[in-house]
Amino acid sequence: MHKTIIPIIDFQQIDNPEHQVTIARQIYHACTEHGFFYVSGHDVDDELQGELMEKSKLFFALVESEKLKIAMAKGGSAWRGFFPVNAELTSGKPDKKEGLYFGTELPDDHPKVNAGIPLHGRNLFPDYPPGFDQTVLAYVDAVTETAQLVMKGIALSLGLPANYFYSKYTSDPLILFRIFHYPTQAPKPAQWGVGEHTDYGLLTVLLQDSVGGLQVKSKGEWIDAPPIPGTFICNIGDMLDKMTGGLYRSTPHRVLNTSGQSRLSFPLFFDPGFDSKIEAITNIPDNIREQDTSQRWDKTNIHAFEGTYGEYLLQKIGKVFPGLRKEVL
Ligand SMILES: O=C(O)CCC(=O)C(=O)O
Ligand SMILES: [Fe+2]
Repeated sequence: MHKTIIPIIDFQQIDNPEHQVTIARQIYHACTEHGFFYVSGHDVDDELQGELMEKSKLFFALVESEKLKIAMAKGGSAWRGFFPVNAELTSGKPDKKEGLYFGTELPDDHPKVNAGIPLHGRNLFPDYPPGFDQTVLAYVDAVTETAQLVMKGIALSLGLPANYFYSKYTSDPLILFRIFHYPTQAPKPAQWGVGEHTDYGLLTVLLQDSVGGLQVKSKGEWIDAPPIPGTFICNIGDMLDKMTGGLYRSTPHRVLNTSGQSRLSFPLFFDPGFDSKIEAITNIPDNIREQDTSQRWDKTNIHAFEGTYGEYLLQKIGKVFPGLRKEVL
């Protein structure tokens, strides 16, 4: 097993009052120190994870023209489908990765789809490999449950009622699920798989294969966040940073794959509902930490932002896919 200073937190007993205080303390420590932690003791089936990895491998091994049959431009404002290597500019420069964008599956006659709300709609699933759609949807459901559980722990860690986030933001969460394939590359000159960034929402739950390459900027130092079998990596996003006045910082991270192998990763973004207005948590003193605008990768002040999560997200993703934004948003 790889060594890392990012803590592993066992969530098995999160609903057991005898263990809640200890787990909540571990979460508080991890979120104030690193903004990242590993989650063990979750209920997501190993076999389902294995199936997801196998099917993803088969999809990315297709020739590009096959993959482009479900190009993101065809997903319209639902923002779903395949994007090729160099198409996404996370930190202003093209990323050395290709990927698939999925989300909550909503039929065309769903009120939010009818109303034309961006990021809501049907998924674009490939024909090959068969059954990829069922696997993705089952995985999204299972990890969404895990994310609800982790958010419960985060609420307790802040001295809030367990259902705080659920009742205010996540009874109908915005779920974006992505599958990334980082191709092999020569070690020099290496290109970032994903440039430095923070995640936009509440909580990211990441599954990665055994290759590694994720790096996290903890207290100014870049450290590795290697895969640990049986766990997910969780990190907090900009909205939780904003709600907590910077007590729980959304931590910069990036990916460099110089392993000589190709890498797969599976981030699920568990975010407030699109129309949620993000409010400060009242039991946390204001300005608990200094503002970090000048040090932030995007030079923005998330604490000054006012509006809904949807508004925040749209301006962010518009920047990372500039061409597509003009075409479909
Ligand atoms: O691929 C990874 O390990 C991380 C991806 C990531 O940071 C993101 O999609 O926000
Ligand atoms: Fe990220």
